[in-house]
Amino acid sequence: MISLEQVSKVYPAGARPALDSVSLDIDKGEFVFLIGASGSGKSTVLRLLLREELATHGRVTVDGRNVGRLANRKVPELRRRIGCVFQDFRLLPKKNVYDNVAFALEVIAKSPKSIKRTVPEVLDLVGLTGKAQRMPTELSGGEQQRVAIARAFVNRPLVLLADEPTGNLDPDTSQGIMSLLERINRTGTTVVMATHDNNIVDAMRRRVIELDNGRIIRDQNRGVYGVGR
Ligand SMILES: Nc1ncnc2c1ncn2[C@@H]1O[C@H](COP(=O)(O)OP(=O)(O)OP(=O)(O)O)[C@@H](O)[C@H]1O
Repeated sequence: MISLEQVSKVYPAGARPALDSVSLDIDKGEFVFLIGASGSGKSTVLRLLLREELATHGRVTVDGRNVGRLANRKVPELRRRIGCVFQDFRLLPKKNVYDNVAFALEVIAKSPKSIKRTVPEVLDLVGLTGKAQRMPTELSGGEQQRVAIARAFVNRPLVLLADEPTGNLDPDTSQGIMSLLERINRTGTTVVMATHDNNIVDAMRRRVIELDNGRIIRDQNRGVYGVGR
């Protein structure tokens, strides 16, 4: 589903590589934590998968497509297959919950009929039944993240990338968000989550890929946050 083959990334302003010959394979349906200290390269991996950045060396493949070689006009198609969730939710502040989610379908020209059917279904799935008319400011942080997940998932992406999705949430709320991501993963969606949250990683016991200064120093099934620390 996802593969990086000897991928290096040097940012124009960067002295040392943000990623240094990184190779990894992630199968369809896996749930993977990307961990590592601040600046170790986690977000860079996610940005390469979305083609927000191009690798300096090596090959990045998503769903059989060589992301670096993709024609510009094919990039929206790639991004449609990848849902994204961030620490700061990134909702549209002037749209209500329903419209935030509907917007993701409008931009890919889904019919009004299918939008009307699909949005309530996905709001139910994420536990926001009855909150469709609320504005983002009228929601808790956890609820805002649920909207963001609904928006990322409504188009049934193959992959969900989550960059510190619990970074702004308290432990209980984070737990709820993780249960939701697990549920989405059980539908067959591959989930890749960058995180600093050791409690979550330790509780979930999923695959853990640890980066240090742009290199993979650990890739462990059913891993924990800090082995031997
Ligand atoms: N646009 C950029 N230009 C120059 N250097 C960058 C850029 N983006 C990231 N870097 C550098 O690349 C390295 C990896 O950054 P990256 O954001 O991938 O780390 P991270 O592990 O996601 O960190 P964090 O946990 O703080 O989000 C860091 O040294 C960072 O300073």
